[in-house]
Amino acid sequence: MFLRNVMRKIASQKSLNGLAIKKNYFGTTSSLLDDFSINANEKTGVSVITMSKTPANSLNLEFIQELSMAIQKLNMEKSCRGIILTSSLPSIFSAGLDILEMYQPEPDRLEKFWTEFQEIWLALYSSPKTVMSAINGHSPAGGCIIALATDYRIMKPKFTIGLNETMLGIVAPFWAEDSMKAVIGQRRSEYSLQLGKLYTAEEALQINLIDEISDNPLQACEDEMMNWLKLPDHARTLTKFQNRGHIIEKMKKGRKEDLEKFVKFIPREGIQMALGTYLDNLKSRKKKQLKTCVSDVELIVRKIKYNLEDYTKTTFFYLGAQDGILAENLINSGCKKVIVTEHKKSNEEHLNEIQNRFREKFLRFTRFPNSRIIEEYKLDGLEEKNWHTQPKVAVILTLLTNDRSKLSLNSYLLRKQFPFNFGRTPIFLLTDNTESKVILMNETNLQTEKRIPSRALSYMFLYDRTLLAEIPRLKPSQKYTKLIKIQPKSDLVDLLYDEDKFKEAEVFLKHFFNKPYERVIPKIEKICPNLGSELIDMNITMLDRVKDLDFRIIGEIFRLVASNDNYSRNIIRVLSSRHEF
Ligand SMILES: CCCCCCCCCCC/C=C/C(=O)SCCNC(=O)CCNC(=O)[C@H](O)C(C)(C)COP(=O)(O)OP(=O)(O)OC[C@H]1O[C@@H](n2cnc3c(N)ncnc32)[C@H](O)[C@@H]1OP(=O)(O)O
Repeated sequence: MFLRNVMRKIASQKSLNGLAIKKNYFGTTSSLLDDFSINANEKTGVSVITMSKTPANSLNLEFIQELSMAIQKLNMEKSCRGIILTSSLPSIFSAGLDILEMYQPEPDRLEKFWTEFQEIWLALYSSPKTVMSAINGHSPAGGCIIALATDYRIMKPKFTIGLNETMLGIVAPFWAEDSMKAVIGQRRSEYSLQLGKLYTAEEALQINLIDEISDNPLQACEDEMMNWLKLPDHARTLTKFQNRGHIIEKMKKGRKEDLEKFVKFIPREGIQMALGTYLDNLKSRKKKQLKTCVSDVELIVRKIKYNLEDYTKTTFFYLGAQDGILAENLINSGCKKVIVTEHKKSNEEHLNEIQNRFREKFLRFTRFPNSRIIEEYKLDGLEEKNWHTQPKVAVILTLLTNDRSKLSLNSYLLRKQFPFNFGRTPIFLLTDNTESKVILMNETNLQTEKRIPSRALSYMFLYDRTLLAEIPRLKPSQKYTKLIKIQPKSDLVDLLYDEDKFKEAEVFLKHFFNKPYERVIPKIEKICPNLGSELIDMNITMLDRVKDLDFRIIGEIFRLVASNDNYSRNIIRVLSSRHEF
């Protein structure tokens, strides 16, 4: 019966084929959120899905939805014979489910979240294609569930994998458990699950949780895939379903009940406490690592003070050569590009040293424009055109103070304080204001709102599409209008101050996405002539005034004007396809 359904499904997929997949299936495509890309090889029929959601490829609702849709499409694509899942992050395949989806959840979203997770698992586990995971980093819990749903697993040495749910006080779903049993056997599975075991790749190989170890799992998967593809697809697929059919059927039957359990179980007080503690531990590990940054940030304050003008004009972080450690920290924290500034020749030696140190990490390494560019580096796996679209670049809040002793950096607390989803984005506070005693976070106590004087000045550089997208969610309140004051810097902000222009823009923006791109550009330029060269420094205090105006649109317009290129066109295409625009 099950096999008959499968055959019927394959047949119907074939007929859907032309509709479901874009004509230009081959080549590289990116997800709407830029959280993963798919590279489809016409010759081999193999599609590589590379997850790139910084900082940890943790699976939140949107990420799962998009990924799931992509997999379902590939499942239906006739010319696709194999799928390889991998990650572009240096040390994480996937950190599993995004814990924040389960911690203090909204009921509706929680339900959707789990439904989508079930869906992606089904899409992978019952995929008619040969599916492999190139596990090039840690792969706990949900990451392991995803890997277990594939047909073959190759992992990089030293990293860890396993179903460690019990460590978080939660329970792996029965279908994940079933897939684990099918791979490593009942006894080993029971033991691993109860103890929430995370195995190193070497240990995982011994218990067959993975199939191979390789320093280059992607290449190894591509090689292994060729062996699998030598066999006729229909025979291999039917054999796969013969093996997995009972698990898939059981999952489908129990799916509703599983969802009901999940939405009841997760909000329980005890579970929430356990998740909260786990999250805190996760974050406090990071807090320790960040400590070195604090002194480094202090180091550059002076420089910034003299260089503020240039500083505000860049979307990237300018450092002196002597700030190599900070640069390193920035990079390690997910900053995608660091421009190293250098004025003194005497530091040449030091600069060379840093350059050597970064040689492996960078392809682009630029000196401040006042000096010559010594060499160009680019971060591994990151193309220049993608820099500004990468979800996590550094966020820099500049609070002016002379009182350096009060300067402190605590990105974790800051993130808690601000309702932005900064993820792993490092946030730097640079102070230069005599009033600053009251301004800055003391690391243990962030009751800052009461103590921050309203005249505290901060520059907030929003050069991150993700952040821009978060702004509408920021509920304007006294709290934030007092906390952040941003000097109007760009024509765009001037525009927001100007009642008439503002109205014009508003009307225009409302119709924006119905108009062809070419007709839109001159119009924007008319409204905001020099927008292209400016940073989008927005005055958050204006939020309540502009509540009807979607800041995402402004952000995207800014980008559009700033870089009149294919990327911008793409943004417009993506935005236009969304209902809210
Ligand atoms: C009858 C009962 C029925 C009940 C039904 C209940 C069913 C529930 C079943 C759920 C099944 C699946 C669950 C999960 O997947 S839960 C998630 C489990 N994941 C983990 O435990 C991994 C946690 N992360 C780590 O251990 C490390 O991050 C990792 C080893 C992966 C990498 O370490 P590294 O040092 O390289 O990176 P950081 O720790 O600094 O992490 C970078 C930032 O990313 C944040 N992070 C990491 N993992 C997650 C995550 N899973 N969710 C959200 N955020 C995550 C981390 O905090 C860092 O953030 P900051 O930079 O802001 O500090």
